[in-house]
Amino acid sequence: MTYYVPIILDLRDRCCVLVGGGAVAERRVASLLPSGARIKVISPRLTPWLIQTWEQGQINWTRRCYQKGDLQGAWIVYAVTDQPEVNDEVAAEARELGVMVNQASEGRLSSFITPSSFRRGELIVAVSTSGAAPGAAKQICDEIATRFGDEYEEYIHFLSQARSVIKDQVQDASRRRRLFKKLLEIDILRAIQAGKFSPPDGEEMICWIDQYQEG
Ligand SMILES: C[C@@]1(CC(=O)O)C2=NC(=C\c3[nH]c(c(CCC(=O)O)c3CC(=O)O)Cc3[nH]c(c(CC(=O)O)c3CCC(=O)O)/C=C3\N/C(=C\2)[C@@H](CCC(=O)O)[C@]3(C)CC(=O)O)/[C@H]1CCC(=O)O
Ligand SMILES: NC(=O)c1ccc[n+]([C@@H]2O[C@H](COP(=O)([O-])OP(=O)(O)OC[C@H]3O[C@@H](n4cnc5c(N)ncnc54)[C@H](O)[C@@H]3O)[C@@H](O)[C@H]2O)c1
Repeated sequence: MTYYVPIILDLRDRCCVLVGGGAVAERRVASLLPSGARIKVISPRLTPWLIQTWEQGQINWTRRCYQKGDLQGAWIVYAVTDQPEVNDEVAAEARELGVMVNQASEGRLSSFITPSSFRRGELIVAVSTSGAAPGAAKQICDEIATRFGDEYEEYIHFLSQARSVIKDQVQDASRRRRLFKKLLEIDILRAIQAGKFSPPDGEEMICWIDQYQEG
């Protein structure tokens, strides 16, 4: 059994190459687009949505089958054709180049896998079964999504802003830690859910820090 390690990537301006333009490629491109990655698809055919995305200039399309050498300049590669032997060749080239590669079909050459995931603003929840049962990863992720509703977007955004104020105002490490911990104890979620939350302004935040930094 492979022991996978979870990470979250920043792909801004990175060159992402997808080989294959079907249903799985479509899912990958949909999740890559908002990241600011430079997306290049190599495939003789694309789904209608991918064609539309290409026509809008959001992706680059090489309209033919994969050829060795296509991965030059790639930072990350997705081998997502319906031909396992082509996916193997793509993964082998990526490995030679030292580039991370994901294989949609079963493959020992894959260096990472794509989890099931959902977002609430800056919150990302990702679930993986290490490739053991992708359908179950989706089920579990859907179940968690019902527990963490839209209110988490505003909640996490508030925490992020409050942390910035604390980092600006409090230099002492143990005071900071106490404040970060205290922040998580306030019941802001209920107020957000009830539509009664108004984020504290800078002055209110500083009063709050004064009140809690001594413990
Ligand atoms: C999570 C998700 C993310 C995504 O793709 O976006 C994802 N698969 C999803 C769904 C899904 N995939 C499959 C079914 C049918 C039911 C079933 O088989 O269980 C369903 C269910 C459905 O479609 O509802 C079939 C399937 N998948 C793979 C194979 C090949 C093999 O097993 O060898 C086959 C058999 C093909 C065949 O032979 O027929 C392989 C992979 N699928 C992965 C990810 C990676 C492992 C993730 C993990 O385990 O953590 C990995 C290794 C490849 C990779 O890294 O890309 C996405 C949910 C999207 C969402 O959340 O909306
Ligand atoms: N990760 C997942 O969620 C998941 C789910 C189902 C299936 N799969 C696996 O992923 C593979 C792809 O699934 P799909 O539903 O996207 O298939 P699909 O049939 O919708 O798309 C395959 C794409 O590959 C292209 N292609 C074929 N040969 C090529 C080549 N030599 N060079 C470049 N492009 C080529 C085709 O033109 C097509 O665009 C499946 O074979 C299966 O093994 C993965």
